[in-house]
Amino acid sequence: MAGLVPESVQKVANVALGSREGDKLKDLAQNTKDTTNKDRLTTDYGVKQGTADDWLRVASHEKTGPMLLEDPFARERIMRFDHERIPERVVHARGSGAFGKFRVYESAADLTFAPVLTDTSRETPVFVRFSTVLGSRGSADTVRDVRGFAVKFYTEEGNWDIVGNDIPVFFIQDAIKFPDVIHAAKPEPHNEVPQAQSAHNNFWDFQFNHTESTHMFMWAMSDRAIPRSFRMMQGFGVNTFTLINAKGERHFVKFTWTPELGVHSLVWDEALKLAGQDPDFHRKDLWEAIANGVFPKWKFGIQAIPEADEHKFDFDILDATKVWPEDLVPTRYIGEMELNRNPDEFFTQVEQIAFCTSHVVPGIGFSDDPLLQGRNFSYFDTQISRLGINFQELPINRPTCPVMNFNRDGALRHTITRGTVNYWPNRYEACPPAAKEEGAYVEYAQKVMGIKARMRSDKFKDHFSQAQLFWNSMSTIEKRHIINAFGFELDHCEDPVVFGRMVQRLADIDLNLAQTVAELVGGEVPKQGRPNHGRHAPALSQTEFPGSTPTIASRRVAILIADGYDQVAYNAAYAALSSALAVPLVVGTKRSKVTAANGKSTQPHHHLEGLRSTMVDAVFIPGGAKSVEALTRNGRALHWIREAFGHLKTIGATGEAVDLVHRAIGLPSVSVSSSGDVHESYGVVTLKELRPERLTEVVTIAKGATGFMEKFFYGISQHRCWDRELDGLNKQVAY
Ligand code: HEM
Repeated sequence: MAGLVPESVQKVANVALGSREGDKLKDLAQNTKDTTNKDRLTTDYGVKQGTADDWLRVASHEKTGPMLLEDPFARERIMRFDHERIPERVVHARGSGAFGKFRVYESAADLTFAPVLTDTSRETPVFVRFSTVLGSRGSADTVRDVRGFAVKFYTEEGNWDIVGNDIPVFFIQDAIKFPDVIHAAKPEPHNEVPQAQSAHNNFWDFQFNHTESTHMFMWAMSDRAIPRSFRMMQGFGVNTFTLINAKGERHFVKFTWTPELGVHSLVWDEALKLAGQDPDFHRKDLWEAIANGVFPKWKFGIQAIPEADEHKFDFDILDATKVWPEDLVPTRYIGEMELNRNPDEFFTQVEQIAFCTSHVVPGIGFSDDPLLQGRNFSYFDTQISRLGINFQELPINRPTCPVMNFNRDGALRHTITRGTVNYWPNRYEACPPAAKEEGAYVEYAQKVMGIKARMRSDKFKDHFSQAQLFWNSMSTIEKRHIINAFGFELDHCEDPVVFGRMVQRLADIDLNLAQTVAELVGGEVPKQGRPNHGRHAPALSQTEFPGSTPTIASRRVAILIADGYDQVAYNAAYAALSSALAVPLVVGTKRSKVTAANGKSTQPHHHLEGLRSTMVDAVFIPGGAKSVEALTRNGRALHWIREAFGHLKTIGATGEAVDLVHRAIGLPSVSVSSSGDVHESYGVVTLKELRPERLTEVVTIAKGATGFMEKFFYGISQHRCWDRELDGLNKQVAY
């Protein structure tokens, strides 16, 4: 029925149905129903219901008497509702996801015989779930936290899951510590405070006492922990897996996803405000991009180390608190993933999907990474209590290849398997194990000798070298953000033991970092630090990943107007933004019609109170004397401009609006156009005298452009104007 199933979703689904990508959609279709106006309301046992409004009771027009428990319709509705909730995930409870496809463009046959990584003609359907780690299902999207990046590949050989994060290392080396790190990070036990935050005593108490977390907490304090969008994050498998090739050779590998749009983050003040103003910011962002057909894409990369080289590094390659620096082990990009279809129903798809690190297909294997081995146990185990023992039968989880075995029964089993035997071996030779030639998973014949002991290799004991490597590799801006993040986090620790010790710990990474943070948060200023090895690894900085080409596709750009706005400039901006696949959002002083100086009118998408500057990437203000006068007298409009400036966003203005922007920002070092020349100053792009013929709809986004739209769009494509922050201007404006 029109309106109930979004058209864009149907379109993509139809295209996909003829392809391998469509195999999973076809499979899901067996369990998918549409709600239409031809349907009639029934009970779960199929009997039509005549009313959904009144419980059966003893009643008359004069008197409402007691209701009757005998009403099966009412009982079913209430009891069914009473049991709607299932336990949320013990970690990564809040998330959102989408369908898509994966393809390798270069075979990795030298590393593996898994067709998903070698067959360049093959398209593999995927479902991806992004998540935060600490918060409950209803918590905000933009909190400071690690983001989950879990990919399920529905391959022809079975499901393969890469259950990764947007940060390449982890807090612990051995899975046995997982309950401790999560308990310490989640809300404290006595008062269940704070929600979805690492800024509290217990988190930082653990970080101090558990030095193997040092590298990871540096990443968690960096901009990686406040992404602008799920679409602008890298993904990392984190753990060390293995690939086995047709010759039987084994390599240790790490998997990486790198986004086409580049790696970009929010600024902290914006993230904080968004958590209240639009807690679903990331969820909506992913949905909106896919619905608008701007499909997010990631390149898929592998780092590989031959088995013989396992011990050639000064870190243990099985230690999940260490990266493999790219100068030692370069990433080879061999494939691409695109997300192109929003889910049909959140619960049955995003909530019920169950990822597990132990889901690997022939040609892919595990390593002795002590974190991975514990994860391989934990996911399956928790899914039994979250979803029930038959969770693999759920439509979103079941593979697209045949499944047959003698696992039976259990709550909510619904596959009906015919036959008189449910065991192997049986007299009919029914369902025998597969031979290797038939595609059986055969474990790599790994030689293992040793003593039973609760220990790890000595290289696991180095907890600081890579924390220093990370710090050394940050850009000036990223370092500032890390200092500010510690300033915020430790300020939320009331216990002086906690923040006092933590600033001492920072001296193990960098003395200057420790001293600056100590000044900020009030701890004793350390006098001596651990010597720094001085090494760098550029790929650790997200500034190394600006995106494949400058683009403003999917960027949200506000156009601020009031009655009397200049319609020529407005129209030109709107058209150019739309043709560049950005999302123009018209924001008026009111949401009812706003009339331009030439008498034409437009209906804004929002008004200034409803949509805040935090929810957009850039702002454009067209001229028009009356409109600009109204905006100048409107405190919220002035705040909008100042806040966008403070959050380092590109601001564009033409005609009379140039003076408004100049006045709102009020800094002598930010200059504006006073003629027919386009002027750019700290990401503020202005053109005082507008000649309409200079506004074109088709804009080339490139460095050094001279036109107004070109400069404005190029600024947006660069994400933020960092010079504003480097020169301290954002600190001089109240927002
Ligand atoms: C390398 C470090 C780790 C990474 C990258 C990671 C990543 C993830 C991700 C992305 C999810 C969410 C999956 C989804 O979207 O449904 C998740 C959930 C989970 N993780 Fe991890 N995790 C790590 C370490 C661990 C460890 C060490 C354990 C336990 C020993 C663990 C236990 C869990 C559990 C129990 C869930 C909930 C699963 C569910 O309810 O379906 N994780 N993890």
